[in-house]
Amino acid sequence: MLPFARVTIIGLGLIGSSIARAVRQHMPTVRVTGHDADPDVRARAEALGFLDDVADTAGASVIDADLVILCVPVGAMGAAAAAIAADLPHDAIVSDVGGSKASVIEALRTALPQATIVPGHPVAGTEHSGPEAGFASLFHGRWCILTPTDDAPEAAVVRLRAFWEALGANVEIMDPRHHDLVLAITSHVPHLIAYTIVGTASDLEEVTRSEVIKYSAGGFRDFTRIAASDPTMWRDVFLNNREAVLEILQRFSEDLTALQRAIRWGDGDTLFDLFSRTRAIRRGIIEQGQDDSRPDFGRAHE
Ligand SMILES: NC(=O)c1ccc[n+]([C@@H]2O[C@H](COP(=O)([O-])OP(=O)(O)OC[C@H]3O[C@@H](n4cnc5c(N)ncnc54)[C@H](O)[C@@H]3O)[C@@H](O)[C@H]2O)c1
Ligand SMILES: O=C(O)C(=O)C[C@]1(C(=O)O)C=C[C@@H](O)C=C1
Repeated sequence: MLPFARVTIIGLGLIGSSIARAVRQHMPTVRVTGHDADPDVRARAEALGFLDDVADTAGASVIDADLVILCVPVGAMGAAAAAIAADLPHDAIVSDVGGSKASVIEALRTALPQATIVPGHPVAGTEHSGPEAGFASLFHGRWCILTPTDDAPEAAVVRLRAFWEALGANVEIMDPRHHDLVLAITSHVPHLIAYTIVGTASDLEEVTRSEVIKYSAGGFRDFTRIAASDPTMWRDVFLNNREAVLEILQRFSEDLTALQRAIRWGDGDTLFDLFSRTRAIRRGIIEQGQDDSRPDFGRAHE
């Protein structure tokens, strides 16, 4: 039996449109309704045809939903939740896909005090955004972390787990604060480092004017992919996961200082030992089948 019959997606960008496409592929009888605050995005989503209905207002989009997933930037979660409050059916489950969890849970709880809320985060994405960027296989073999609070009914968590598993994801349950710390090191700080290195290179104007473009087939190119990620989404992630990001950054800058010292004093053993350890980590990731460096990754491949 399907976990839900009528799913509403609010926010029709990369993640929202990927969920809609994946539902259509894996659960074709489920009706998917969508809404986006931007009328241009609504029109593009309608033309792309991955939804059964596009609603002009948030309220109209949820009127008979049994699952509502908020797929907007984390700083907009509170406003998106407030916009559905008056029309949300009392037995609907509300979820989200935000990249940080503690502050999103607070915003959703404040806007929807009576609702059944099961927050989520599919750990899968690309540097692209908008409804054209989504694709149905985005969640295949990837983690989706659910961070239910203690008062969430077990039955709601079980249904949402079944939903994500039907889209091909592996589901893990995590405490929201632990999620925010783990994602700070695995996703948020790596993005900050990429934004910094590309920004630094572009500030060194006489180098970048031609050389950066000319020689960017190397390591720098990988940083530019990450640094091309959506500015609104990432601004919101850093403002909403401030404590965990600052804690990890403190540790990172201490480790960077240690490397600086090793280079200054010609301590090759320290450098070699670290680089050997990190190479083993990369090889472990590939052995587990989680290598994203295949050339087609991040492109629509439905
Ligand atoms: N991009 C990724 O790699 C990735 C991965 C996992 C989770 N996430 C999370 O998914 C969420 C969406 O990210 P995305 O990459 O799909 O972004 P996106 O920019 O592609 O799409 C976001 C959409 O939300 C709409 N929107 C903004 N405020 C709204 C509101 N109040 N009501 C209705 N619509 C609104 C925008 O118009 C836009 O179309 C973010 O919370 C992000 O943290 C992103
Ligand atoms: O692959 C990418 O481009 C991503 O940045 C995806 C990524 C990540 O850091 O792994 C980005 C943000 C998320 O919330 C989840 C996944």
